[in-house]
Amino acid sequence: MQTERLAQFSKFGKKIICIARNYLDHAKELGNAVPSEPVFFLKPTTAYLQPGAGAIKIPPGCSNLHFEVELGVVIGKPGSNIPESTALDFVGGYTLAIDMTARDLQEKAKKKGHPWSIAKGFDTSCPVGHFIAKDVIKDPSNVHLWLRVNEESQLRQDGNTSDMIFKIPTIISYISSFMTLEEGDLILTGTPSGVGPVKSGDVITAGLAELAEIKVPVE
Ligand SMILES: O=C(O)/C=C/C(=O)CC(=O)C(=O)O
Ligand SMILES: [Mg+2]
Repeated sequence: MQTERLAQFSKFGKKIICIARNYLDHAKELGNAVPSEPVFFLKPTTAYLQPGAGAIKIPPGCSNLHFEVELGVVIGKPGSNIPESTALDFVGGYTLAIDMTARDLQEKAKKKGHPWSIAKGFDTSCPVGHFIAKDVIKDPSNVHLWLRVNEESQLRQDGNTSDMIFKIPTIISYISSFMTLEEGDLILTGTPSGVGPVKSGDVITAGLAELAEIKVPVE
């Protein structure tokens, strides 16, 4: 895969696959059971908000919009039924992502047993950073993830991928046993604890250690 194609993963990728409840403290803060196997859902690629491409738009009917900072894994080559032992060979690189969530719409959907598509998949619900080449992150299972709102001195999210319940090889292997992974697909690997609301006029700054930082306003 050409580096320049990977660098534009969002133009070529067909799927954004998101892992849910992958950090113990986050599952607990939302009162969810700890999953015994990975739980995932999809966002459409129209959810992407590229770096510097504008603001997060609050979807209609939402009055509790949450941020969730996450490590994104960009798939570098197609595969299905990928064994855990070779799963990392399918990683093309990484990115920083925020899984914006209309928490009130999600709660409403959960109560009715409906899918989370609106709560998780609205336009601008997936702000991302630039592509990070695979060799820049030597150990993706030990990366600092952080998020700040406005100029607050206290970070709202301050986690590490070492706390993931299901690690990247398990996630790739599990997803690919159901759906073929394609070049440029993006997997969001779940969020650590500290998720919370933002309102119109706030600015979210999020980072992956010192490797990536994005600043996104909320419209
Ligand atoms: O189960 C819930 O109430 C909420 C789950 C999420 O929003 C899951 C995630 O997107 C995540 O854990 O990152
Ligand atoms: Mg999430």
